[in-house]
Amino acid sequence: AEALETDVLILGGGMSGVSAAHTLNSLNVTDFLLLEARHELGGRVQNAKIGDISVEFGANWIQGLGSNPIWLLAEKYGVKNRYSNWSNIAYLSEKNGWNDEELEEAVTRFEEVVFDAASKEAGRRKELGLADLSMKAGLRLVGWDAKTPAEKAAEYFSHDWEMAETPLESSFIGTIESYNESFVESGNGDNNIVVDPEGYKQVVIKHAAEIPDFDQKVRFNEVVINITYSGEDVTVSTSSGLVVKARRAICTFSLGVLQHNDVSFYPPLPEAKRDAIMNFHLATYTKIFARFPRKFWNDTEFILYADRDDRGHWPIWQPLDIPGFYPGSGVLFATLTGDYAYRAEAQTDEELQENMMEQLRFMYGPDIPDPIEFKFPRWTLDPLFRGSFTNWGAGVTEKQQQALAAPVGGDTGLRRDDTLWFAGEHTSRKYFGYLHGAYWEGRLAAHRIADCIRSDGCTESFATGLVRRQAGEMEAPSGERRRMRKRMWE
Ligand SMILES: Cc1cc2nc3c(=O)[nH]c(=O)nc-3n(C[C@H](O)[C@H](O)[C@H](O)COP(=O)(O)OP(=O)(O)OC[C@H]3O[C@@H](n4cnc5c(N)ncnc54)[C@H](O)[C@@H]3O)c2cc1C
Repeated sequence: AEALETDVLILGGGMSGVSAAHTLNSLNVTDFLLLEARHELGGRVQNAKIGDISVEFGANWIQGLGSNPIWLLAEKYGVKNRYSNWSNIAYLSEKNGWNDEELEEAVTRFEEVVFDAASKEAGRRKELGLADLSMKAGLRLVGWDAKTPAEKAAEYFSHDWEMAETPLESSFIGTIESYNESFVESGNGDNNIVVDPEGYKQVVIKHAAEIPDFDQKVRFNEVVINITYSGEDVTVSTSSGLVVKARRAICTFSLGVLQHNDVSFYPPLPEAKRDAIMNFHLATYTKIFARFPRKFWNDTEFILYADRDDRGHWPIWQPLDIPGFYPGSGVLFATLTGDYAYRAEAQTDEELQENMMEQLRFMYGPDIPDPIEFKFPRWTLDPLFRGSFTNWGAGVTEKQQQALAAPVGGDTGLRRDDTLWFAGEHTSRKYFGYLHGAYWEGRLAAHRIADCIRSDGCTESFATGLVRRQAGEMEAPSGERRRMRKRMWE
């Protein structure tokens, strides 16, 4: 078996691992190694070919623009993206000749009235230290209790389609905060969607390429199976027999990987950390792509469908064969979440295609053609991910969030002797679920480790404090907080 030694071992080559590597290098910590199970970088940023266009199986949008670091990286590396118009929607249901004005009205009401009222209520509860609730309860408190098919579809579009779980499963404060922080605070509330032939993953790959000699600092196709840690060091072994010993390690594996015990930890992780891992939710958001010989759909960026009695049944479609995207491609995709996504993943491609065609023929008539190509990722069944992204579940506490992100190894309760660190979208206080969350968490862990390398007591440097604020780990200073509260909650 091959044995290696390094100062800092980075586990996982997604956005978080690469951002940690890039940051270590910029802080002159150059003795590091990154292990990745796949043959390339990117993690949950993955694309595939359908016909001759590239589609994104995982992350697709850049949220909020403005100060979102992913937006800055995409611009820097020339990763092609364009404005995504979330109000360019066709509203479909059986009612009214497939043009449901009631659905449009419900979407507008939810976005313009209900969400604002919910934001204020969540903010008030947070300020007063009142208990968190489920999003469902929070919505009820402000007078929204989805009853009609239109209201259910509107609620799905604004909530489930973003968090990948139902309002009943989601935290009230967590949802509102994540939305406001990710979309509003970092920019203007808009999103861009990546339409690059080389894929969104180029943001990660090109970021890594800026690190000198990176190809000598990465090992692909290495599946980590065990992580043994102490107050002195961390030893990691992989399924190929590789053993790496490091003074410190950063584990960026997804929450799902941690929940499924795909990697064994020795000693077992502390109880508070295990509780937190199990209590957070790894949601599933499944995109299903089909290429048709001709297009038969609406010329809008989104098609929202309100089913008569089944909330979540093929609710959202995105045509790519529209002007400004990929005209002539014949590509359309649907998104399913939660139980609908789990069911889809459990079906064969043929079964799911049949279900999809049944729905499309219901909406567009019996004469539409079958697809020439049909593809979708099974995120939950993939042992390297076990789902798509983290959702702050109802009943998850702030303390658990801290435990999820905390390093382990030491026995003094100070950072000084901790050896095993955690980063990834799931450890982000406010940007969980997003690429910018993964990015900031990687940077933050790298900064903290550099502080420990530099000073015996891991004294926090000015730069680390700054990253901590950018990463949303701590509240902004009170003046700024007041201004933010005014915008978001008052
Ligand atoms: C369907 C979908 C849609 C999304 N949409 C958006 C979006 O529009 N905008 C947005 O900002 N975010 C979106 N996200 C979330 C975003 O993709 C993630 O937040 C981000 O990519 C997570 O990065 P990470 O580094 O934390 O984790 P990962 O990308 O999961 O990186 C962890 C790495 O560890 C590797 N690994 C796992 N287990 C092992 C092992 N045992 N041994 C070795 N290596 C291992 C994995 O292969 C992976 O490369 C979406 C995600 C999905 C799945």
